[in-house]
Amino acid sequence: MYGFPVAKSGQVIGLLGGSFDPPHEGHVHITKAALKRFGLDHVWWLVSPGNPLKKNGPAPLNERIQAASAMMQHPRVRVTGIEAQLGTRYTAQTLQALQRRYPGVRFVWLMGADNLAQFHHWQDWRWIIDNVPIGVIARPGDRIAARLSKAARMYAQSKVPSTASHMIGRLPTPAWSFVNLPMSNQSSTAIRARGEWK
Ligand SMILES: Nc1ncnc2c1ncn2[C@@H]1O[C@H](COP(=O)(O)OP(=O)(O)OP(=O)(O)O)[C@@H](O)[C@H]1O
Ligand SMILES: O=C(O)c1ccc[n+]([C@@H]2O[C@H](COP(=O)([O-])O)[C@@H](O)[C@H]2O)c1
Repeated sequence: MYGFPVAKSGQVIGLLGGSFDPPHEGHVHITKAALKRFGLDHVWWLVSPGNPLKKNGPAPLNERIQAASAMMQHPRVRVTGIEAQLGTRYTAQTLQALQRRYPGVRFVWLMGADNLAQFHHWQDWRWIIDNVPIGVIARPGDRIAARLSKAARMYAQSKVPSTASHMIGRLPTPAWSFVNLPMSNQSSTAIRARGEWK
């Protein structure tokens, strides 16, 4: 349905993985901010076949990709179903596969503060932070939990100040940065609870 995006050696590509069940303006807002604040050439949305930590399955992948493509229209952003194409489910596997497939491309993993708070539960999370720069974006209600999280504490020495966040893709790993933006309180859970999605 969707081919693999093209990327040139030396480019810095941000990856925003998510269920996008449904996609919302918060995703658009953080993507545009990430392009600027993390010095990215492009962002790829990785619409996930299903979050390994969530019990309930999301809406069908093609419906989420369609909704995401309609919502995220920007010349430097691509909506993809790469994880389904690669057959990967865990982020560490996806990143390893992408690094093999795109030698010379620098990937930056993007996530909201809620995911930094949970990050130490992810499969091979230390491999991820040791090998891929991470850009974290503030989210209402999650900034403190993120700052106090196991990953933030263990990797405190590798934190790049937000004034240098635009360099993150070019720094040696481990490197992660937390940026504060005007925050969006949009969430897929709230949209589903209002009955505005499948
Ligand atoms: N309003 C927001 N502010 C900052 N980050 C966000 C926001 N909404 C989503 N994100 C981030 O975008 C990524 C994908 O999010 P996801 O598709 O899970 O949406 P969600 O709104 O968090 O969904 P759910 O409510 O079902 O958990 C995650 O890293 C998440 O932290
Ligand atoms: O790899 C893992 O163990 C892992 C655990 C939880 C979440 N993730 C990824 O984090 C991204 C955000 O997930 P979600 O469900 O909050 O949209 C998405 O790309 C998931 O695949 C990955």
